[in-house]
Amino acid sequence: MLTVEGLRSRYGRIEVLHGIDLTVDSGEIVTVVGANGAGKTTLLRCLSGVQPVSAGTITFRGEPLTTVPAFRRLSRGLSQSPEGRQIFTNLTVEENLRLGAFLYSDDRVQKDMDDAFQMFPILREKRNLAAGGLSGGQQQMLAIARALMGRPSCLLLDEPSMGLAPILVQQIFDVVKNLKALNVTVLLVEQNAFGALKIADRGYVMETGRITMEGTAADLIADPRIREAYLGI
Ligand SMILES: Nc1ncnc2c1ncn2[C@@H]1O[C@H](COP(=O)(O)OP(=O)(O)OP(=O)(O)O)[C@@H](O)[C@H]1O
Repeated sequence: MLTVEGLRSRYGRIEVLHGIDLTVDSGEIVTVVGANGAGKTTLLRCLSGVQPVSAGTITFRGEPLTTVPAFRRLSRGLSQSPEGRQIFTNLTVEENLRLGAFLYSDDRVQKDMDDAFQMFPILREKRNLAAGGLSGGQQQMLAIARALMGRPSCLLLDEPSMGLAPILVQQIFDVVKNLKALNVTVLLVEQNAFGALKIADRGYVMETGRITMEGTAADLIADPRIREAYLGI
């Protein structure tokens, strides 16, 4: 579904992605794990089109995506839930969800919003409240629900567990795992390697702008190098 080949990206003169190769097949949950500053967010920003690519190609559902402008990528089926959630705190929960569905007609939005509320009942309860009043975990649910309102075939998730209490982290990972049932393919970027690998089918390890390991999630969890460097075991 998504193929990245030789992807390079830079901030000014400093290159931070040095030739990334990865694939995500339809229906998979694939995770990219790595330490703070490895380049995970930059990779997702290249995929959603808000960060320039200096070399390499991105192919999505068999078509070239590398030069497609960001605003057209959602209609191609690619949606991102950004790092730090980036919800609109002064708008209500419902208004935030509507913004995620700006491509679609009212009837469809209503149905998708009902689906979102079924998935996250707490958002229904708080639908008319300002999103800034939600807890961190609820804001993360809203960010994911908003991204789903665009009906993506592939969802890019940037560190959904960041800053959440451990019990909420597990809840969010469960939500991501359940996206499989909705036929949404997921590329999940995480510093929480163990949590991410536990729900993923496959994983990549990123270090200073390069993929240094890849494999099934089960193999990566079992690998002594990963256990020592990322799982603290
Ligand atoms: N706007 C920017 N301008 C210059 N350098 C940047 C910018 N954003 C990120 N970088 C640098 O690019 C490198 C990769 O950063 P990136 O945010 O992609 O890493 P990350 O793995 O997502 O880390 P984090 O977990 O903190 O989000 C880092 O060295 C970072 O300092």
